[in-house]
Amino acid sequence: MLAMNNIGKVFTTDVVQTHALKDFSLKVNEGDFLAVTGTSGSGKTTFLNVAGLLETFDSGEYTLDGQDIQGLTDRQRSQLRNEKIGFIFQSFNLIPDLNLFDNVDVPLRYRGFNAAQRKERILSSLERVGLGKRLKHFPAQLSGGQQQRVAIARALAGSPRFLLADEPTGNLDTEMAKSVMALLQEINQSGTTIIMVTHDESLAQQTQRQIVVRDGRVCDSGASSTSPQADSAQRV
Ligand SMILES: Nc1ncnc2c1ncn2[C@@H]1O[C@H](COP(=O)(O)OP(=O)(O)OP(=O)(O)O)[C@@H](O)[C@H]1O
Repeated sequence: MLAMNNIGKVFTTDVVQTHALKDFSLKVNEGDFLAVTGTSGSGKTTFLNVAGLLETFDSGEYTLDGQDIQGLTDRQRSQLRNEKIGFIFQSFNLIPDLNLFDNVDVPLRYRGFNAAQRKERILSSLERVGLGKRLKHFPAQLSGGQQQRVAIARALAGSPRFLLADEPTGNLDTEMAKSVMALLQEINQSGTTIIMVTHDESLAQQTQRQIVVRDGRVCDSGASSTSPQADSAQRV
């Protein structure tokens, strides 16, 4: 489970201090599929980066799978991130000079798996996203939707408990977005907790639960209206 209590995050530049998160409180249960919406600049990406241990926070408490995050060293945070969290981004963030096999291998190299274990994980995760026959292809030889599938395979290869997605369909046309969303639903149903930032209200409504962020706070939370699991979703 992920629990944030009154999290504050301030960015300070020469001219201005921005309170990106203010008393941000949220619980995400194991198996949730949570959509995060809100206007531009409301703090969605900052929340995702703090949740994913990419950013530190300035105040409040954050517990991830029972582990208090505040006291951790940078190294411990990185270890926890590598072990528990997978990321996908709007712009896929694949390495253009590496083929699909090697792209998926990148995060596994930080996890201490041996070569045989890595190979097995790479093959099964690319197979899972429907690209098991494209191991030697390079990202530029794939469509946008396929590239996002590779990014999902890369995120899943380390068997993370949490998948954090920042506008995963933002660069995709409607059909590709639908198929990536279907893949995320399937991944969630097989046990991975997903938190997805999106501007797309129709996608947000397909998840189990939706929160709206405004001015660095959760201003609305509850079940997504059209989700099949909506009745059983928990409120914050
Ligand atoms: N590294 C940074 N340095 C300074 N200010 C930042 C930094 N990152 C974010 N901010 C500020 O924090 C606030 C929240 O930004 P954030 O990126 O979390 O918003 P968002 O809801 O994800 O926006 P969008 O939907 O446009 O991506 C904004 O005012 C932004 O300018």
